[in-house]
Amino acid sequence: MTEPILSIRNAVKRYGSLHALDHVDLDVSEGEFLTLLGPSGSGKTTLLSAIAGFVGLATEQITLRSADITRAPLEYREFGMVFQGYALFPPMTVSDNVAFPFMVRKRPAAEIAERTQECLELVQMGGFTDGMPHQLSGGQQQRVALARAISFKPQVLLLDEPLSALDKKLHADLQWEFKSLHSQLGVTFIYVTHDQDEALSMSDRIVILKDGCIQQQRSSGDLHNSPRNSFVADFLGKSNYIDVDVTGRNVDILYCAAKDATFEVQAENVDEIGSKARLALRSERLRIDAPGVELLSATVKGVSYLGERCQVIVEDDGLGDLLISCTTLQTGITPTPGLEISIGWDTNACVVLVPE
Ligand SMILES: Nc1ncnc2c1ncn2[C@@H]1O[C@H](COP(=O)(O)OP(=O)(O)OP(=O)(O)O)[C@@H](O)[C@H]1O
Repeated sequence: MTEPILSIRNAVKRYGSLHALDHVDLDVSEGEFLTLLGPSGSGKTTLLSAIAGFVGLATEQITLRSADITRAPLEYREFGMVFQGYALFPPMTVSDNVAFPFMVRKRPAAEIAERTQECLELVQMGGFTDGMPHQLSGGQQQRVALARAISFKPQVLLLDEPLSALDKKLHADLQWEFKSLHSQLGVTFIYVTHDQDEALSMSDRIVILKDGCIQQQRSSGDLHNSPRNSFVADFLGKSNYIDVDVTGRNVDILYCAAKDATFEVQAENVDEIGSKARLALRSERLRIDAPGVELLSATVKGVSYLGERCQVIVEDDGLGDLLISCTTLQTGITPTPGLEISIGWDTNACVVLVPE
């Protein structure tokens, strides 16, 4: 692995008896889009603030390109920042807001003017230079805040829920713009959100936090496909949990059984798993009326339609209730309560969980 641009070792933050951060280690690669994801109170903002230098930690070491910045003041760290509240300076024009980090650094006027215009154009706000913040929409204000954060070419950009105050459509548009700006600039992004879809769609890697502890960190696809424990599985989607007997193992495949169903599960550490295991079976990997891979027949208990998708609860004699999430067009049948259906799944639909 190449040398990380930023490393945090043993980050601890206590408020009284509460562990806001509990011995967190984190490495961030150069140019990476890294997201800190977790429920409210899991420690995301505390970790980002500790990186920024707003919050001091009890025991820790933070290095930036191998230089120890643990005790370095905020301004020395030179990180760009974008927060949820637009945080523009209200009495200043758009261009003065963007120029501000340059003015503080006492750069020549021509350089300030050129870079300000360049950054505003990058965020598609080139025509708004003389506007005042209060004349801008929330999305426009957030674009200007982003232009200001990148204006002095920071080594790392810290973003704390920058889109959460925006409506759904704007949120989706800006997600895309932030992501493409990240690719264009090649700057390292550390992004905080509690929104799973946002994290999955934008990030190279996601770090999942709970109660100040890292639960798992992997690329978006890997995390979704291989949640480590039931907290991660639940947080990233809807899963069915099944307690199974382990009946065999071969290289990286675990053979399991529960009642009249059998499961083949790919796992990295098959030798460390005992004779009992808990599996997560993703609701969107279950299929209704799946000829050829039919494994169970079950009775529909309830159905709810959510636009293109529908959620079906079926009852199986052996496994109990199972939730299936499928597209409404996927099956030739319309699931209705009381209907007997066959359900199936691919071998990669199951994940073996470790106890939390
Ligand atoms: N200044 C403070 N004094 C006391 N407790 C604090 C303080 N700041 C944060 N906490 C607590 O530390 C824990 C972590 O807070 P933090 O803001 O990092 O969580 P978060 O994951 O960012 O949550 P959210 O998504 O709600 O912003 C929470 O339980 C919070 O109440």
